[in-house]
Amino acid sequence: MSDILQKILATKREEIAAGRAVEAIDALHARAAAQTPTRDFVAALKTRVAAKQPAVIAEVKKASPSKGVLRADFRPADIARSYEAGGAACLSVLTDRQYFQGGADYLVEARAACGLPVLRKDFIIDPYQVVEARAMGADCILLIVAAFLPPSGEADAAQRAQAVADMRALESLAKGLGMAVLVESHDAGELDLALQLDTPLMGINNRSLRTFEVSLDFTLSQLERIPADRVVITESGILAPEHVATMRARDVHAFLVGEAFMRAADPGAELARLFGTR
Ligand SMILES: O=P(O)(O)OC[C@@H](O)[C@@H](O)c1c[nH]c2ccccc12
Repeated sequence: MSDILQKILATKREEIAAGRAVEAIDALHARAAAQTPTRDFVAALKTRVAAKQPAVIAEVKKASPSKGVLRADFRPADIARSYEAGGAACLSVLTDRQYFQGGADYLVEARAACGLPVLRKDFIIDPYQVVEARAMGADCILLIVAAFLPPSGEADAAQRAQAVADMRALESLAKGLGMAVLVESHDAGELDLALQLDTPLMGINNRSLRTFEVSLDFTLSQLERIPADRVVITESGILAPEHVATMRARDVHAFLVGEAFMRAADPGAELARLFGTR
């Protein structure tokens, strides 16, 4: 089976090199410093989770490698306004072009159209992308643990320590720029590394980035290993009210949802229907 994550990461390395050739990181830093202040992504989730209310990160995603085009009529500003009206806590905007048909301009448009904190959803492996995220206006970045491990996913102690060191460096850069960090794991081995970051935001992806298999059990099986001071965010494959109910019964109140909303005529109305937020 061809590994989509490795293919995407190869593209990212090309994009980073091309980006550096066009704009040096110092210039990017200057643009980041001139941006409007960040919106508090962590607080937006935590206040809802503490009250046991649904904290939904609503995703702005035109297409994906596993599902193809999800939404042909794709207007990020309209979608952002709809999500805010539907009770979303935060937005997630895909900025990857090649595999998700996203873009930086979509993040800019979506954020300008609402008051919600925004996650730059991309495959971040390099400081350049972190600074670039803030220069776009992002309030949070995603770090995918699997992107820092060898392609096989099997890592020895030194490789695991290196992955943590690399993620911590990007985390502290993001924090220095005022951004939050969402760290994504998919299994127990990855979660162990995610827990070595400072961020409270522990995303568990129900979709394997290697096989595309989706199962809510990926989240459920990790819950007892996550300390109470972290916020568990269940990601992917939340499509129906019973999926939401399963999670909430286990005290998981934070969700990252894309497809279910993108396929609906009115994404925010679908959010309110699934989560009872309106
Ligand atoms: O569309 P879904 O199944 O609701 O999933 C949303 C989100 O979890 C998914 O887009 C995602 C989770 N982690 C990622 C990493 C990269 C790209 C995409 C993702």
